[in-house]
Amino acid sequence: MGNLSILDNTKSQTKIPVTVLSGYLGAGKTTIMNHVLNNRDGLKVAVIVNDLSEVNIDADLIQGGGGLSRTDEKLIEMSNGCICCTLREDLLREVEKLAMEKRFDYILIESTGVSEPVPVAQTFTYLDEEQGIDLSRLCNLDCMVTVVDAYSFWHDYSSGESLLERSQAASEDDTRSVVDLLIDQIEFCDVLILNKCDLVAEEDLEELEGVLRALQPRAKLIRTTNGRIDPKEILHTSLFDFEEASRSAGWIKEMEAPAHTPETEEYGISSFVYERVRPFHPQRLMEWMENWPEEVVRAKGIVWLATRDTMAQNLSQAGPSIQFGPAGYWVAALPLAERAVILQEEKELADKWDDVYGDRTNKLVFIGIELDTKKLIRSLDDCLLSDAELALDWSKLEDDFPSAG
Ligand SMILES: Nc1nc2c(ncn2[C@@H]2O[C@H](COP(=O)(O)OP(=O)(O)OP(=O)(O)O)[C@@H](O)[C@H]2O)c(=O)[nH]1
Repeated sequence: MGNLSILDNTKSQTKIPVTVLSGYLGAGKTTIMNHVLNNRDGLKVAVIVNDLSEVNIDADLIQGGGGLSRTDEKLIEMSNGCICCTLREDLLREVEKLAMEKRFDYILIESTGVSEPVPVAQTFTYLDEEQGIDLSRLCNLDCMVTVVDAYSFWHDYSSGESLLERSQAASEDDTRSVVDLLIDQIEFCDVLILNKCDLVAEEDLEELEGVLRALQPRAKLIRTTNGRIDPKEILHTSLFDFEEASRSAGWIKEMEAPAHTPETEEYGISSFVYERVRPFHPQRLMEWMENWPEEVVRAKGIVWLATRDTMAQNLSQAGPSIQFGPAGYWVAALPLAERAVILQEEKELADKWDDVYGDRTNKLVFIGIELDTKKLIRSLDDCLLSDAELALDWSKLEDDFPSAG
């Protein structure tokens, strides 16, 4: 047994560590990359720089400013697409090649500003069956870093613009909004770098830090100016864990174990869970959503609409972007035999089972600044069916939400 574990250790030590930098356009990824490269303390690195356009300007900047040795190190440009989608296979092959060369100590990747971190992390975590490449045998994803632009954050967060409108989309079918992308990048990372701190007043920085901590409580939050960061913060950190990162968003933590973070309270940042075993009246909820309270920065959860008794609905809001759609069947709507199996397996679900409605419920997390929680709860309660409405046939109420199909 002893020998076996020594063997395993040796094996894992030979895997090449990888750090991935994500963050919206212009946040400072290249600046950070160059700073880290210039302070890499003898590490032999291979750098992959991804750019959406044909001309890879960031690669030129790193070639010029990163001080990479032309003989011992390598700079790979991946252009005209995004490593999280169109260039995913190319990324797999490039990283496999680099790892097989066995002459680098580290792989550093700068993704495009519109890249989502989850698919990039998946590339390193799971076997790709189509290509037959399993990067997890060759590499060790060490750290997922997200860079946030302290100066432009609120402008981008509240702009309501899509990437297409800003001519920044990965393709013509790319319907993502800027804020949804920001949220995806913040909610999945190990280290959050708040860059361009020189351009923002201390008080505003503290508030922004509070919001970022509420959105992403697990990641280490580091302030920087011009990307000046101690390389140790993002290299050889052993911070990455796919499961943990996937469950690290503030709304998930709040949903699982509601608790206010005293640290952030002084900036007026708070979160709460709204939970009611009673369906929403579709029209009243629609009207509520059309007048979304400005102080709510992020909301996410499951909605029970009176008109949709079989399907739970998913609500996700970040800034002005609100998404609503089917989340899956209520267990209570499944055939009896199937329901029994699930209830036997999921004790928590069985414990919370309602005699009349089963698992149907509304459960929403709200994160915001200066939230008037009582008022919000009251206004949401007003959107639920009243006792009188509950006694009627509520399945036929008017429902203007997008249909499931
Ligand atoms: N004032 C200020 N400017 C900064 C800071 N960090 C970077 N910049 C500038 O911001 C601009 C964008 O920085 P980059 O490092 O190219 O940002 P990026 O995230 O790589 O940008 P894309 O590759 O286009 O997504 C450059 O002009 C930098 O010089 C900072 O901390 N303060």
